[in-house]
Amino acid sequence: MSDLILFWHRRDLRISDNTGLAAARKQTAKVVGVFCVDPDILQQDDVASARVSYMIGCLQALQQRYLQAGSQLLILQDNPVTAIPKLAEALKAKAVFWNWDVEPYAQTRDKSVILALKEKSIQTLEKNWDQLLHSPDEIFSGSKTPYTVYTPFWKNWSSKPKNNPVATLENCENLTDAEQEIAKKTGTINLPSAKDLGFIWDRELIIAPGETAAHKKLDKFTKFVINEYDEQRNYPAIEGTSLLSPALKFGVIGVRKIWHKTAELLANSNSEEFTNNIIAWQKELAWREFYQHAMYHFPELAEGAYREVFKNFHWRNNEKHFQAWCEGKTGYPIVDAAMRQLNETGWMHNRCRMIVASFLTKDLIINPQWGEKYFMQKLIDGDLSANNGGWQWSASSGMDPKPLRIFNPASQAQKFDADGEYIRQWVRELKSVDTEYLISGNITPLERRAVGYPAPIVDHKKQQALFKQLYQEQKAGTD
Ligand SMILES: Cc1cc2nc3c(=O)[nH]c(=O)nc-3n(C[C@H](O)[C@H](O)[C@H](O)COP(=O)(O)OP(=O)(O)OC[C@H]3O[C@@H](n4cnc5c(N)ncnc54)[C@H](O)[C@@H]3O)c2cc1C
Repeated sequence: MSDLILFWHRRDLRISDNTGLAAARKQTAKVVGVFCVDPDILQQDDVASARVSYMIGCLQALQQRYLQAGSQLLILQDNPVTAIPKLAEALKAKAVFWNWDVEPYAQTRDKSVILALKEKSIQTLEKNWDQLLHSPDEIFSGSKTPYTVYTPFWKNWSSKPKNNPVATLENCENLTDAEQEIAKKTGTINLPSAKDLGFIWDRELIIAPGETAAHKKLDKFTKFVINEYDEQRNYPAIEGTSLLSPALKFGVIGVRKIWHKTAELLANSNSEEFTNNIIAWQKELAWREFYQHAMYHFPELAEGAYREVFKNFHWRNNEKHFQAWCEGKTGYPIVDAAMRQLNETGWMHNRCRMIVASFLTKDLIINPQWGEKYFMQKLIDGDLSANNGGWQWSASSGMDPKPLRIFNPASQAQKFDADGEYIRQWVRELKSVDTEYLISGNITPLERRAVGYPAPIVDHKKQQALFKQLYQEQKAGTD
């Protein structure tokens, strides 16, 4: 055995504030990173080109960070269950460390990797949580069960002391030349491009890849945008949110670092309004953790509805309607603007995610799993727990005490895009339509034809009534 510890990166593509990596560095200077491009994940039919492109950019940046720290990031492209133990054994590593993940696929995979490493007498760092401020084994209700409702979760979670950021990796010792040769023979490769992996994204990403860019975004957000966060976060035409979701998804920035920043701002706040803005943002970070805890304790969420009434719901599942929704051609301007933003940029504003998800499930009466998958196929920040949580919330099928929540697209647009700026940005053919008609969706057939914009594919009022009727029938059958 050598003194080497391999650190396996997965959704923690950074060397600062990385708890597992810092734990490895405490034990030895010889810490070398490894990332395994997993064909089983990339061959799924829910992988977004924007997400792969962002991830590869983050890996490039991570390679640079390792070089600065005196070490390197190795790349494998294989099944990690066999490839990671094989590499560790060939390099005579004393341990492989990594940070734990809540997703069912990751949990199963990691258990197999632990077994394989144990057989080779290579140590691991079990259950080290890095992407969460509190582990799912730490936050329980008074009855010692996992929370299924957000508000009491928030009260408990926010009252607990949070850890500080941990030290950045530095002053490492790299592999020897002989070890480099062994690594190559054991399957390490140059980092492939997104294109090499079959994913093409040639547009600008909403956030540049890498740790430095993520820290810049955090700085910009906490210096300027947070001042009006609670008010502005609902308006899709404004950059009123942090845009940090891709960085949080891939762990390009540490959550402790982010929390620490908000705590610092709170401590220095001298207005109630500013304090409220910071707390409003902290509450969003808590939603992220709530959904991850939920996925960990109730992995069946990934398979479908949580509430009984939605388990065998009579979804209409009209394929043509689904296609129109995907393409942003439903005839409802705010829905279409949002879907086109998603298709063009790989990102969609949170308010619009709620509007289009409500529209798909309550107006088109289509199974939320269809929408959930489409989001994963497009989103740069696509994340199983947050996406599933958002869809179950919007479909009313998840852990939510509110029985039904139906958004009216017109009133949503009137409230959150009152001057039609967001709609005009994405539904370009409607550019010169009068604002009142644009946001209410009451565009005359003549005008629609003139600009080539479709008539509404369903009637909101009728569909709302139909959905409620289906829900009542289903509820009577399950009560
Ligand atoms: C149907 C639907 C699907 C969604 N899918 C995803 C997804 O795949 N990945 C994803 O990261 N978020 C998802 N969200 C949550 C939310 O829309 C995004 O996190 C948010 O828009 C990201 O923008 P931001 O970073 O500027 O957020 P900010 O407002 O700046 O919030 C800060 C961070 O908090 C977290 N966060 C905020 N809101 C939520 C939320 N409702 N649930 C969970 N975490 C939240 C994110 O990590 C975000 O970066 C979804 C929401 C809905 C309604």
